[in-house]
Amino acid sequence: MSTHSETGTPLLEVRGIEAGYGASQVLFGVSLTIEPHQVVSLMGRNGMGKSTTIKCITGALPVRKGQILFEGRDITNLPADAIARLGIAIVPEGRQCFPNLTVREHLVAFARHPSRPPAKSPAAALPAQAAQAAPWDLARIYELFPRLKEREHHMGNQLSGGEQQMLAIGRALSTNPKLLILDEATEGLAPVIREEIWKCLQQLKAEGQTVLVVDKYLFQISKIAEKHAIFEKGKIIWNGCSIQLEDNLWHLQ
Ligand SMILES: Nc1ncnc2c1ncn2[C@@H]1O[C@H](COP(=O)(O)OP(=O)(O)OP(=O)(O)O)[C@@H](O)[C@H]1O
Repeated sequence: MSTHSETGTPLLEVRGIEAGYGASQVLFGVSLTIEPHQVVSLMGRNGMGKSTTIKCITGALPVRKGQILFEGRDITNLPADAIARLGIAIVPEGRQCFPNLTVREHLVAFARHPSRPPAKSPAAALPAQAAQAAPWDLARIYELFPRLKEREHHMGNQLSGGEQQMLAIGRALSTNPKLLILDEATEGLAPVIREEIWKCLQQLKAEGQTVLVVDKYLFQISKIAEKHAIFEKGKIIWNGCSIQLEDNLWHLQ
């Protein structure tokens, strides 16, 4: 059977979406394409529409106009649980770990086997490691974040902010998503923990995981993501690759 990377279908296509809250319109025709195995970042100041776009993709907020396709299939306004089952997992802003579940319970309660083996792309398109990436099970998640193994029996509310973020990422990975979305990946974390999260993103990228990430640290994220979209007032005003972004960073500070 051919995979999407072989057929050239983008993993995610957001086509001119509009959305808002009550009477206030927030998105004004946002379009975005993510190819399989790409790491893409959304950038822009607070309140510009990044989280709102993510909410539309994950089914948490209705799309008023436009379309969202996942693996070529129209998922616009499907219920959030149906979208999650198709293979989109989110690490939400604020982590949202459950105070009364242990670390281990978080990582097994939502676990799902991959719906099909990891996509095999032409060798040149992927790092060598990626083709053999094993499914995310408890052992692999503990290998990625040894600290979660140490805290295995701690409750969600006994964890530091950094541990909660690791847990939120681990929980999302336990569903073996085709697309992993991180909203505010390193917000409010200590510098050493931020580094750990970026290292984790590098590893996921090396394994061929497709990622959409929001992070304020432009310089670091330009080293991880290969494609970037900058939001302003509910629109994408610029998009390009990391080299183009670095050339333009002084505009964005
Ligand atoms: N639940 C809500 N109800 C009403 N307005 C909202 C809601 N959530 C966000 N907004 C408004 O929508 C606009 C876009 O917010 P959004 O959260 O998408 O921005 P953002 O680019 O992700 O920035 P941030 O880093 O602040 O989350 C802002 O004006 C915000 O105040």
